[in-house]
Amino acid sequence: MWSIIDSTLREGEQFINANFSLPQKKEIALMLDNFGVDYIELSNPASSEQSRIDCTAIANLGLGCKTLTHTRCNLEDVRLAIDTGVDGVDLLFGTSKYLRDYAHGKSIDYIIAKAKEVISMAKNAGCEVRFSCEDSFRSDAEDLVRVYRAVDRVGVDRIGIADTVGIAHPQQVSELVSSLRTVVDCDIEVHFHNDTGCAVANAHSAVQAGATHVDTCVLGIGERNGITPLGGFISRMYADDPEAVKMKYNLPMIPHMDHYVANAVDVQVPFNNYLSGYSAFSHKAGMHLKAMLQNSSTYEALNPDDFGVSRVVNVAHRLTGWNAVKSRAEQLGLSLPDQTIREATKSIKAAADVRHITLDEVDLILRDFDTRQMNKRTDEGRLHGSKSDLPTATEC
Ligand SMILES: CC(=O)SCCNC(=O)CCNC(=O)[C@H](O)C(C)(C)COP(=O)(O)OP(=O)(O)OC[C@H]1O[C@@H](n2cnc3c(N)ncnc32)[C@H](O)[C@@H]1OP(=O)(O)O
Ligand SMILES: O=C(O)CCC(=O)C(=O)O
Ligand SMILES: [Zn+2]
Repeated sequence: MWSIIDSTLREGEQFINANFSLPQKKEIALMLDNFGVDYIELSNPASSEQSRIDCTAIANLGLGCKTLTHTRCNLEDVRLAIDTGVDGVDLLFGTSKYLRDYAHGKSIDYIIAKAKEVISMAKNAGCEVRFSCEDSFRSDAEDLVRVYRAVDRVGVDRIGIADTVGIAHPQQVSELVSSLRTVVDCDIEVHFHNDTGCAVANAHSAVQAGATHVDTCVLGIGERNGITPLGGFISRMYADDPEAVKMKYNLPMIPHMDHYVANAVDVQVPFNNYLSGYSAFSHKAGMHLKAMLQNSSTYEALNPDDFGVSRVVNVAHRLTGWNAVKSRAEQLGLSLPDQTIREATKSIKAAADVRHITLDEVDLILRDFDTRQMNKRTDEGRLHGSKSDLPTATEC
């Protein structure tokens, strides 16, 4: 099964609002560990003194998962990384023309030679090592093969394929991952930015094509509009195989982490967020509600119970239907004939056509119909000479 490398404490720290304190980093690391991620990636300790202190503290927390730090491909960064006590280093070098021209000015030959030197040093120090070609999807395919083949031969544990600017689509991902699968023997990690909305689909496509490790962030935070969100990726993989995903991961942690991180970086959880958004498990249309009442899977690919969240059913609007209204009446303990429920539904729709109505108003309409129903029965009883034992509206 694929593994998750959560990068909330590295890529996520590159999100515009992120400025995690050490206690927040520890809390996030503990939550991710409790959820069951395989790896946590931490910011480069070369970034600042506090980054080094934080990296050391998280690496020594005694987590069940492995810790990694993300460094440039040079000996100085890697030495500093090793000293923090992390389990591994994630090295990268930009291979696209943009990055070769504007980020570091190095040739592919230089990149290969440097990568071999740095990987050998880190492996000799007992580190797990990954090497990525940054901006893979704008890099020359032949260059990618040359670099990845060279690092695989020198004993890297994983290669990384990075869609740094979020330009790739699932078919390109599938083609690149499958072709690199035939080039290297080591594991393949993937990293997708979400600029064009493909980050979850690309991660899924990569796994189907043979990728073994997927980078995620809680809520998808990261540079610009971020990367593959942990909740979105898990939802996608759960839809394929719920039992396997439930077995490996503590799913109710996801909404919990989404809210914690949203608060830490001072944003709202988006209304349509996977699993934890305000409307993620809400149901409204009458046709949906009728079917949902019999089997919730009719309109739900994901079972909210598995993620520790509640389904919300809304009957107070003009798109409601008599089956949903009947269900609400039953919740209120009212036993109304179907014809009466249909009439009440019309009243609800008429009211909703002129203003926003609440569930309390739906309940009032239903109780009113119920009262009228009782009065009608009482009147019929009187007409036939036997008094109903039900109270009339005026007696109440
Ligand atoms: C796509 C991504 O998200 S990549 C990861 C991005 N992460 C970060 O940048 C971590 C935070 N960064 C930092 O704190 C700083 O940029 C540091 C500490 C890494 C470097 O800071 P500085 O030494 O001041 O350099 P600066 O950031 O201006 O420029 C980057 C330097 O790294 C070099 N560089 C860029 N990519 C690489 C690489 N993959 N491997 C080795 N060196 C690289 C550049 O050539 C440049 O070197 P220069 O000093 O000769 O100009
Ligand atoms: O190291 C990697 O694989 C990814 C680096 C990164 O954040 C990116 O390229 O967007
Ligand atoms: Zn990134």
